[in-house]
Amino acid sequence: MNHSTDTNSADMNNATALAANWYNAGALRLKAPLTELLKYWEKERLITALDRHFALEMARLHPNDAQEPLFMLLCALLSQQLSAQHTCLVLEYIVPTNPMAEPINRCQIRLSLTELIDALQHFDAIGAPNSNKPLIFEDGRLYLERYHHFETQVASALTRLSAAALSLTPSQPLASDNQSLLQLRRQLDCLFPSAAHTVEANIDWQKVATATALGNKLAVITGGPGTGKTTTVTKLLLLQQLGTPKQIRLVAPTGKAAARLSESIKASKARLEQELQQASKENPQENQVLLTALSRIPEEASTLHRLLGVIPNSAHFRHHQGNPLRLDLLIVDEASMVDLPMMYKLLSALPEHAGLILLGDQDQLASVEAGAVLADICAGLKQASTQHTEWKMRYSQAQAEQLTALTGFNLSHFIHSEPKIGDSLCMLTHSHRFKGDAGIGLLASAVNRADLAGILSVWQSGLAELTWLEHSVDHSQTQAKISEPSNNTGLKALLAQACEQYGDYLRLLQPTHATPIHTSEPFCPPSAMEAIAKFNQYRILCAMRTGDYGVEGINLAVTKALAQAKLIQPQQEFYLGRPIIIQSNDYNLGLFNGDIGLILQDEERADRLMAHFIKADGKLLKVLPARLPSHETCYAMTVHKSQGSEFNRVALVLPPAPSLVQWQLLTKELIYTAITRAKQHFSCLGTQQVFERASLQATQRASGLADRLWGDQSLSHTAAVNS
Ligand SMILES: Nc1ncnc2c1ncn2[C@@H]1O[C@H](COP(=O)(O)OP(=O)(O)OP(=O)(O)O)[C@@H](O)[C@H]1O
Repeated sequence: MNHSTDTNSADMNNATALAANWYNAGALRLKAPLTELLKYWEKERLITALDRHFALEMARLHPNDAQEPLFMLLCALLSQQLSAQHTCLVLEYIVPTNPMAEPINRCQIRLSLTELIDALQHFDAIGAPNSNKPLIFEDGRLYLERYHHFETQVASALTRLSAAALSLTPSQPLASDNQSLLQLRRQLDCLFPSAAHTVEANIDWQKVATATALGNKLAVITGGPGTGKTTTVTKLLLLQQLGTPKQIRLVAPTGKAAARLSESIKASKARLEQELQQASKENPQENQVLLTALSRIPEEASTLHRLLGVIPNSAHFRHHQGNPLRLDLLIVDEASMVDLPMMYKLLSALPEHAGLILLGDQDQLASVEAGAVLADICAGLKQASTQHTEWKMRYSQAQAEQLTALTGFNLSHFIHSEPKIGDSLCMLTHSHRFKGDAGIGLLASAVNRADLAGILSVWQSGLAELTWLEHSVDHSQTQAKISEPSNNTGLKALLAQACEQYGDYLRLLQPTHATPIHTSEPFCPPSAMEAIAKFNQYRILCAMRTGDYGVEGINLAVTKALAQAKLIQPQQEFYLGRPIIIQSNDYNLGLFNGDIGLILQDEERADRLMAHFIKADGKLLKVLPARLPSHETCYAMTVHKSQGSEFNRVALVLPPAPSLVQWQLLTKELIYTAITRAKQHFSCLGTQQVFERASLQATQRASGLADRLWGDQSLSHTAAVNS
């Protein structure tokens, strides 16, 4: 932001020289003509070039509207909101605050909200829903027509699915057949013996979630890491596979997440098989039936893109409303990563009779693209009255009764007059992975609750699972400031940790390190699978991309430190052991944005190095380095790119002095997502102030989806961020 300040000031001085006083441009008061201001805002990075060009293009296409600078301002702001992953522009948030959030006010809207809404009616390009106008205004929100269409269609598809019963057999909805209901109750009791440690407040929510998915076409099962989403889904798929086998597909938004889903399902099936075999002695016949159904659960997961059928160089998929998917039940894991346009495409391609189960963690970072679909679906369960975020299920009377009949739990406390989509939701809150007093779980939960005292107390407890690395402060100046990277002892500690952790992986690849000096055994390099598994033990995650403490700076620093420790020889671009992350899609090679690979010796030809990747189906893919699509080194990656992955040890890097723009990225969801990627150890390089402030800043994405799904009950996710 700073590098262009001088030019900007000069430009702005020119602009203000032209108009030292405020312009009165109808609904606006401006310090310079709006076209000048748009250029200035672009240079100041308050809007992008795309935002400015969108405003200019809209003005060109709608010359009548262009007479009023307010129209162009609204277009630029709408485009800015879309670039920031909001699905619309909430007018309430631009009146009367300065919409550009710049330090010095150069543009004022001179209308009240009511007057602004009234002014909108006079623009040719803006219309009501179904008006066939490029911009749609509804309920205080301005949309691009396309996004309004996505949102309304997603809302009506989810509402329709939620209200529909899933037939166990084509002709019999669940509740209509007492005998099948009783049989299901027995089977559920058998799968969920309700040991004391699995239930919260005397309700085993995993069992309730399973019953929900058995009765409804839509089930949304959410919960943090280790709360038993996969365990639950395996049990419910088992029940679905009793009788006539169903066509079940497992998908996730990224290849990495799909591979992990596949692994989790395999592990969960193995655990359940063992449990059922042990229990077989008591009820051999029934358990044999369950074991047979268990074996019919598919293990292979694919990406959403693969499921829908990518058409190279096209935004369209092979499967859509006119050519629906061939399946009976679709399981989508990591649903928080699914953006609004993708959810629209997925729902459009779902066949009429099929069921949909969304799994995910509503507290994680929202999708990289527009919308926060999973958070919007869950929004109505948020309890507004409590200081920290708490959730409470909301069921219709009929749903509560059906779930009680199936599970035996009394759910009357959760009956709500208008639960809408609530009948399809189930939240799992008890983590079986993190012990109650373990550091990672405690820290994740305190951050999630935005509980500052809790966060501080967890860090101060000196728990073995957590390590705090503080950016050091340089006191030699008149004013103390964060040390330069070369003198930052916190950064040095992080680099030492990286050398130790990545050293375990890199030493495996080198004969000098791997083979004891006195042995005559030839060096046998690890298999690519072993090397990848070792590399995946540890990862550095950065909040930012750029700067000394962003992905770029940290990758450079780690590369230098590893070279100094003689663990790598980075003189060549593709050196042995270099980890890379793909930055664009290459459909021919089967490599996609976010795929991570390692440069390793080719097992078939020891004289050459190849990039090795594990694909979603668990198979190895080898690519000649020269053929790789755009990529970068990946000792450090962004928290965003780490979604759907887990590592034994994670180190998070926060910038010591974030700029205004960087603060917008530093949210509670980002910190929570980073912490919950760690299974055994989490460290953080940061300052207490940045960690705490980020933990208090919840992501808010402007969207009308929560309101459409929940009506007036929706209390969140309708706010635009202009902080
Ligand atoms: N009801 C339960 N009682 C005891 N252990 C459980 C229970 N449910 C799950 N677990 C255990 O907790 C661990 C995590 O379960 P699972 O993988 O199903 O969680 P998850 O929510 O899918 O996790 P993630 O989000 O990380 O994929 C597993 O080891 C599983 O055996």
